[in-house]
Amino acid sequence: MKEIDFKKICDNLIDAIYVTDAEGNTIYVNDAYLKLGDLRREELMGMNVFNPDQTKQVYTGGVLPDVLKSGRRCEKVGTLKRTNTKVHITGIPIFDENGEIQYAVATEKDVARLEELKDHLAELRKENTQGAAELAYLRDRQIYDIDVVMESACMQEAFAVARSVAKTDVTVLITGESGTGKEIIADAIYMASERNGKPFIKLNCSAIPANLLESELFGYEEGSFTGARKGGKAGLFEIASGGVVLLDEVGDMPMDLQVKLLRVLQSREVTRVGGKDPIPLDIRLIASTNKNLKVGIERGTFREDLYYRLNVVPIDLKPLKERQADIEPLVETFLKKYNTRYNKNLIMTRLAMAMMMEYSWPGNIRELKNVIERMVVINFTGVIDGDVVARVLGLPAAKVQSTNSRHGTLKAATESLERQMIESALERCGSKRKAAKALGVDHSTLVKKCQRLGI
Ligand SMILES: Nc1ncnc2c1ncn2[C@@H]1O[C@H](COP(=O)(O)OP(=O)(O)OP(=O)(O)O)[C@@H](O)[C@H]1O
Repeated sequence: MKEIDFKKICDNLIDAIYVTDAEGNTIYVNDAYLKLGDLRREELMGMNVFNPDQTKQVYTGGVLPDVLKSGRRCEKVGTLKRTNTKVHITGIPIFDENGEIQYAVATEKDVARLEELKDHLAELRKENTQGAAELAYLRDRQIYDIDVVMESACMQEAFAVARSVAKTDVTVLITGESGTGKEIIADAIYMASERNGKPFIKLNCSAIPANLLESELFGYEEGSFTGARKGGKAGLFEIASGGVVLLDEVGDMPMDLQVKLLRVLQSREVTRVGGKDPIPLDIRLIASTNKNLKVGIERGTFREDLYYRLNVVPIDLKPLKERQADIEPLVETFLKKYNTRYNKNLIMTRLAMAMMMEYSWPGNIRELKNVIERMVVINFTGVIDGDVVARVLGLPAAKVQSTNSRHGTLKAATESLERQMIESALERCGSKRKAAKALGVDHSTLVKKCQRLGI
């Protein structure tokens, strides 16, 4: 077998190596050591590590005397004098077959390099945290995946428009009642756009006092008003550079600011409050509102010119009551979500689902989501039935009973009610005998009614 050239290997290592014999006489240093300390081999060969007069010119903080004395591994931080290089030193003894120390070996790493590695590690950790945050965000929203329900034709159309404009930079105006999913559409546009990964800043125009909104959006220069921060401050348009800004509740923007926003959109430049130099704007704007902006124009609370600037591609979301096809899948999606979150396994009766379908949902999907969460949290019977729904939705008992029975003949209404109550009791009780008892009828009566109603 070919002999291995260990000296060559050691001379090519990145870490520095320093070897002495049992008496502490230097017998080998590798090239990395010489390079790190700007030394020549001849200077070191034969130097004794116990002799401070010899070593102090070369290094401080050596570990090998301790290794040779104790016969144990030692670690220290020392300095190579000529280059003033801080090194992390690990020294170990190597024993002969009689258990006597034969060599002492020190390996040395440049501390600056270790610091670099530490910084690199910190960077990686930071990236990892950012990645985890992004993942959590994606998991939470699950755009286009399991969580976003779009059964109804109008929601499918809204998402199709969102997808088709995502790759462009055109301004989109999303309208719809509160809780209809405007933000979800804005998210979908951002996610599918080339700007995904760049800043996505959402500003609720109605949540910020009018006098602060301007400096929030456009930023300000130092000394431009009392209380202005030293050095000034970048506005959201600047911060979002390269990314997307969602102006939520744009219908609530004060008129004077609407003029300024219009100017910014026309010139594609923004000037900080109190500043002179315009800053080029590189953002994609999405605006959303639950107000009817046309009515705002008529009333003089919204500028018509700004409306046309924003309304390049309109996406109007219908209220949930007009999207019947979405209700059942939304209920199922949220039920699954909250069953998992609260470690439950609730089911919903058909009567309960029918009541959910008939309810008007003034708070739209947000209300439906909250209602399901509440029902899951407060329910310990394992079943969400009509009673639970009535209680949570605050429906009067009469309303529960009249579900689906406002039109048609009395006979049909009676049958419909009978069916709902029997189905609910069967689901709740698990057997016809128990259901009959719960409904206050004989078992045989219930059996006959089930046959007649085809249950
Ligand atoms: N199609 C959908 N599928 C699943 N969840 C949805 C859907 N649309 C909306 N939601 C959920 O409903 C809630 C309200 O949605 P969102 O915040 O997008 O409404 P919004 O119209 O922006 O409301 P607001 O006008 O009050 O800001 C959110 O929790 C959102 O995740």
